[in-house]
Amino acid sequence: MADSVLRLSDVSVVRDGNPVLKGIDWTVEPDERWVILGRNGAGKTTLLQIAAAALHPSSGEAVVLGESVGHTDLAELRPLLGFASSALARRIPRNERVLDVVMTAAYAVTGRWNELYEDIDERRAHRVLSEWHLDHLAERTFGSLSDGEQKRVQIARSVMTDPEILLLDEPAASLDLGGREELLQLLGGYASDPKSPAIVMVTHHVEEIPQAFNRALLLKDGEITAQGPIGDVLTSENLSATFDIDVEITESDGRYTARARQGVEG
Ligand SMILES: Nc1ncnc2c1ncn2[C@@H]1O[C@H](COP(=O)(O)OP(=O)(O)OP(=O)(O)O)[C@@H](O)[C@H]1O
Repeated sequence: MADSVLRLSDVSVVRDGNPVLKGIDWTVEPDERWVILGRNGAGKTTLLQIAAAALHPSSGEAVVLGESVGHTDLAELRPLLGFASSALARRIPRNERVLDVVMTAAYAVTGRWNELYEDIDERRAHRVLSEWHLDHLAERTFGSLSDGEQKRVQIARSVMTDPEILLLDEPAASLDLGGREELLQLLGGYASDPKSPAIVMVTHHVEEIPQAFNRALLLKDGEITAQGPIGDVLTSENLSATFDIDVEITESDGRYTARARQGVEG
C-alpha cells in the first residue's frame, strides 16, 4: 500500500495563547479527496496550513509526505504541495501574464523576475491551462480575468508542479452560479481521475463539494466532530451539531444541499 500523504497525531495549535486546534488525529491517503467543513473560526485554514507544512504544531506530530513538519527542509517539500487560497491569489500581480502565473509555480514564486524557464515548463503550463479550460486566456493579464477564471488559474498554478497533495482553501467562494458549477465540474473530473493527487478542500458550503469527493472532516472549535467516508459523515445530525443550527442535508448524484429545518417549517 502507498504511504499516507498526511498523518497528524494529536496535533494542537495555540495562537496568541488561544487553542485553535486541539488533539487532531487525521490521516490522508493518496486516493482520498477530503472536504473540511466548519463554522467561521473553527480552525479549517489553520489545519490546511499544517497540511501545507507552513505552520508547525504547538504539540503533537504532523508528517507531510513522509517528512515530520519542523524537522525537514521545506524547499524540497514545496513543489510536492499544491496550494490555492485567496490569500495566495492576492500576491499575484494583476499585470502578470496568465501563462507566467502558472509557470512561476515551478519556482514557487509569484511575479516573474529572472528565472530561467525551460521549454518543458512552458509546454506543461499550456497543458495545465488547457485542462482547466484556460488555454484561450494564456496571454491575458491575471487582473483582466473574471473571478471564476482567476480561481481556475490559481488551481492550474497549484497543479503545475504535479504535486502529491492538492490543498484548496474555499476555491468556489464568491463565484456566481455559472462560475461555481464550471469550477465544480472541472474539480469533480480532476478528483475522479485516479492519477490525480490526494485533495483536501476547505469550504463553508456543502453545495460547493464536487462530485467524486469521498471523505469529509467536520471541525468545531478546533476539534474534529466527525471524519470518514463522506456519506457517513455528512448527515443532518453531524452538520447540525457542527454548525449549531438544525439543518437538513440531502444528497443527489454526489452533490449535497443543506437548509435550516426551522426555515422549512416556518
Ligand atoms: N495568526 C493568528 N494569530 C492569532 N490567532 C489566529 C491567527 N490565525 C488564526 N487565528 C485564530 O484561530 C482561529 C481559527 O482560525 P482559522 O482561520 O483557522 O479558522 P477557519 O475555520 O478557517 O475560519 P473561516 O471560516 O472564518 O475562514 C480563529 O479564532 C482565528 O481568530
